[in-house]
Amino acid sequence: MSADRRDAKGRQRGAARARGARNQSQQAPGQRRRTGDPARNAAYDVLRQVADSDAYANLVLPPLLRERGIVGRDAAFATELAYGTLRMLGRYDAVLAQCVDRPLDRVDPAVLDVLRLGAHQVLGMRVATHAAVSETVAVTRERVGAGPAQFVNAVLRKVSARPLDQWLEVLASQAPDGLARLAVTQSHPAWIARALREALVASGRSASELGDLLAADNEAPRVTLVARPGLSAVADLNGAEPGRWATTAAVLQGSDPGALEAVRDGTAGVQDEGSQLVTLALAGAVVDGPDERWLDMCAGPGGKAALLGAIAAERGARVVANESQEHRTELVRRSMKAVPRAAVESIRTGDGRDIGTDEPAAYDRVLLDAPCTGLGALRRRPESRWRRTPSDLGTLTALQRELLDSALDAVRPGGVVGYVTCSPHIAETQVVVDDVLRRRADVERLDAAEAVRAVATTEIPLTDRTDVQLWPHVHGTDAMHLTLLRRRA
Ligand SMILES: C[S@@+](CC[C@H](N)C(=O)[O-])C[C@H]1O[C@@H](n2cnc3c(N)ncnc32)[C@H](O)[C@@H]1O
Repeated sequence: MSADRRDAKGRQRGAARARGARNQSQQAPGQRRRTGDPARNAAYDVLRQVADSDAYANLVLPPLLRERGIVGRDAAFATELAYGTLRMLGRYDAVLAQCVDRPLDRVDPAVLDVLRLGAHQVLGMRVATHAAVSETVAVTRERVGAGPAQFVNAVLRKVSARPLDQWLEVLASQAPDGLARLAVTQSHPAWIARALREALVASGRSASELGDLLAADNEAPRVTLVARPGLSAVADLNGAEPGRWATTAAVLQGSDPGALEAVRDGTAGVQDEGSQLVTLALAGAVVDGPDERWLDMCAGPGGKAALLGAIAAERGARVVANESQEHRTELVRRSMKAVPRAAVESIRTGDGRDIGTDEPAAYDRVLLDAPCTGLGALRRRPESRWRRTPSDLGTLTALQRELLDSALDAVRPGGVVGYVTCSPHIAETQVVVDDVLRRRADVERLDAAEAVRAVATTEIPLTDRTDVQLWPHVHGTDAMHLTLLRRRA
């Protein structure tokens, strides 16, 4: 979260003065702008679209900033305001509930969103209180109407009466138990906090790490790049530093990967380092016999398919990239555009569940990066923790089982399947794998931890299990899971 002190327009104070900007908060109230500033209006519009249209903030905000010509520090301010507010919504709602004289579900949703934006400026961004309040009131007037402006002003004054640490003490003192305390103060739904605690323990770690994990989910991740082997090199990615674990990974210092030619031409891409590690580990696992034909069963949008394709090109293998949704197959095509043609057998649309029957024992390596709840990538998708429900698990885990069975049928005896999720929820990881293996005598587990260690550039902390669970608070990656399985020869 930004630690800069910012002025009313969200610019760093010194920088604003240097540009000669007028400080709105120094004007007499009657002269104050009655309209919101562009950055705050943009953040407000994102929150409304997320609430009303089930939009994804990280898909809505960038084009909105472009259309409105919001750039530089104002764009950074709008981004932190929108994403930070969405991530910390649970915490802010708990604070607001103490400051509003009725249940929050009886507050107009548009007004509640402005209050959340105000709370994030005051408690999460260290914007000066008078600026945060008056500018948020201006957004209210412009976007919601003059009526609620006074209400917003009064509530935000109450919010700003205590600093964040005092509010957290209040919230913690009201929580019924330790789990609820961490959930509310670290802004996670209780069911997700519980599932993450269970996953930590099941993966061989301690439940006491939960606070660190939830805090890591609340940090905006830095942009990680992949230098696709044989196509580009980490050293050529100007302005990026080598990653922590994967030979292919680089961490961008700025925030605009599109400024790099290698990213534009597809020889490099944006990809979490955990995604790179599990892909490299699958590519490095030992197969018995030929190693020529690889399948990425659920490839969209194509990050792992492009990495696999680049490795396949170096080894004389070729990849089939399959995806069930046509528009996502198109994303795979774009992502793989720099992969040499000889290494790409096809990029196609189809149901992965059919491949095991339609093409039995046809592949030497299969990546099944299964559709999942994404609970391992909460830091990347600001609103997703509030949108997911436990009922999503039933449908997804049934699909994951069917896809894993199909992947195991599609790989030839002696070949290897990598089962990957960007969720650590054990219902999607260990339980799926255990269930499928219980029914099949033709599959053995490989040591995925060993495979990850073999591709890591430095000693990587993993627990004493054969499957691998990465964690944001330990590895700085998304919470990716990898199980490696071999079809018995
Ligand atoms: C976790 S994402 C894969 C991410 C991808 N491997 C990457 O690195 O860019 C899962 C993908 O599976 C696709 N999918 C869902 N059901 C599928 C099915 N039955 N067959 C094939 N793909 C499916 C989704 O559309 C989604 O694009």
